[in-house]
Amino acid sequence: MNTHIAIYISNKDRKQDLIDRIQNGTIVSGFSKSKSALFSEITINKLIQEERIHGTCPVVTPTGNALGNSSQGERKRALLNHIISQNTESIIVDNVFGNLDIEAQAEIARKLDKVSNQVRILQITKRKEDILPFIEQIYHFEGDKFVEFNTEYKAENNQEIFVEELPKAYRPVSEEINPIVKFTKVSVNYRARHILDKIDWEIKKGEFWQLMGPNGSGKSTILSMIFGDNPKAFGQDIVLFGVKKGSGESVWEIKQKIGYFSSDMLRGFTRLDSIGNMIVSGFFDTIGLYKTPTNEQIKIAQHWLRVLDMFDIRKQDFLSLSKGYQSLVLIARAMVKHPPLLILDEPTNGLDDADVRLFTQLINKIASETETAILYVSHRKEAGLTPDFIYQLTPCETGSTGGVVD
Ligand SMILES: Nc1ncnc2c1ncn2[C@@H]1O[C@H](COP(=O)(O)OP(=O)(O)OP(=O)(O)O)[C@@H](O)[C@H]1O
Repeated sequence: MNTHIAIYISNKDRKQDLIDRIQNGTIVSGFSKSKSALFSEITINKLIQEERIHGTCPVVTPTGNALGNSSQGERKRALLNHIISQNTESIIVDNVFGNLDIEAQAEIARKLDKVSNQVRILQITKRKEDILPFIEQIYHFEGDKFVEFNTEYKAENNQEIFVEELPKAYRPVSEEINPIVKFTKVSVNYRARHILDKIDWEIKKGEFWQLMGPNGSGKSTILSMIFGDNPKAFGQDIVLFGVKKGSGESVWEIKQKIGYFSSDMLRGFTRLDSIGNMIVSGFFDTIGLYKTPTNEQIKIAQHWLRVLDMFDIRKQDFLSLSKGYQSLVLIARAMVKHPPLLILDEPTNGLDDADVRLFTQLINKIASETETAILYVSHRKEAGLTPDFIYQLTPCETGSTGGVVD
């Protein structure tokens, strides 16, 4: 059988083009659309769209939930099981561990290892640490050239990148806003399934928290009770920004106090806008600039542009940036109004190694130089990221319990 290979790419390489070229056979042979399956978030998103239109989906999740109502991990597990049951000749595996907890990573790696005896695997990855152990050859692009890659090749670069101090608070975060988030004995069920069991958790002004927990443990459910309008929050003892949830504040008023970034947002921006406008639009919570910003708002946005070293390219099209730089701009956009809370939902999913280093440095800097509390949700413990506390969800029959870990 032909060898299993990995292609190590950066955010500058266009992944969809690469997949098309692989399936056309112009880079390697044996992975045409008819012979291979694509294990990727791209496939999952297409299936969810079809499920919404037709009401059915060939991929069955372990809980029996629709794919669209399943957690990220449940979706990936279900897709891999489906692909394996189809007996294809080869599998293209893209961003294999994105959104997966350690247990699910090990399970997926084990399954791929097993099928690699019969099926040829081509892995596409932006993270060196994700390269599957059975991969025999690794390639990458040097310009247009497709060449073998030496994993020892690049020295890690840990130098300080963002040297300019962050702008001072646009509006200082008042003391009355404490606690930023407080859950007291919050429990959630979906029909007969217990998801969260008596969660007690408090986030205070300026604290930097990472929320961790295995796939399906309820992380997104917690976020949706803070940031979204999950009806499960109704009647629960939840305090947001010093005010009991449900006592008059609208979802819109709550969202005003939150800066939000998720790697999923990178797919949502399609309209052309400049980098500068993208940042300043954060004052108005709009995509695109419809209001005239004040001089103070322009100055703050310009300060952020200098922090990111993008002042000279501020008129350039936002979509022309790599995903990693787009993420940095969207963090600045979320931060211009200096919100009391910044939520980062699986923020590094899909970023390459170099961009993750940039990203973690910026988040650490925000944590140390501002009064904004940070809630960082991720399975990964990113090297170099320095949260003050980790809140861990642990699944049980009666729903996930939570606690602070050392
Ligand atoms: N609207 C819904 N209806 C039924 N079940 C749901 C719904 N939303 C979430 N669930 C279930 O609740 C559980 C927790 O889901 P949630 O998305 O909060 O987990 P998570 O920790 O964020 O997982 P992941 O890391 O995989 O994204 C999952 O088993 C999911 O299938």
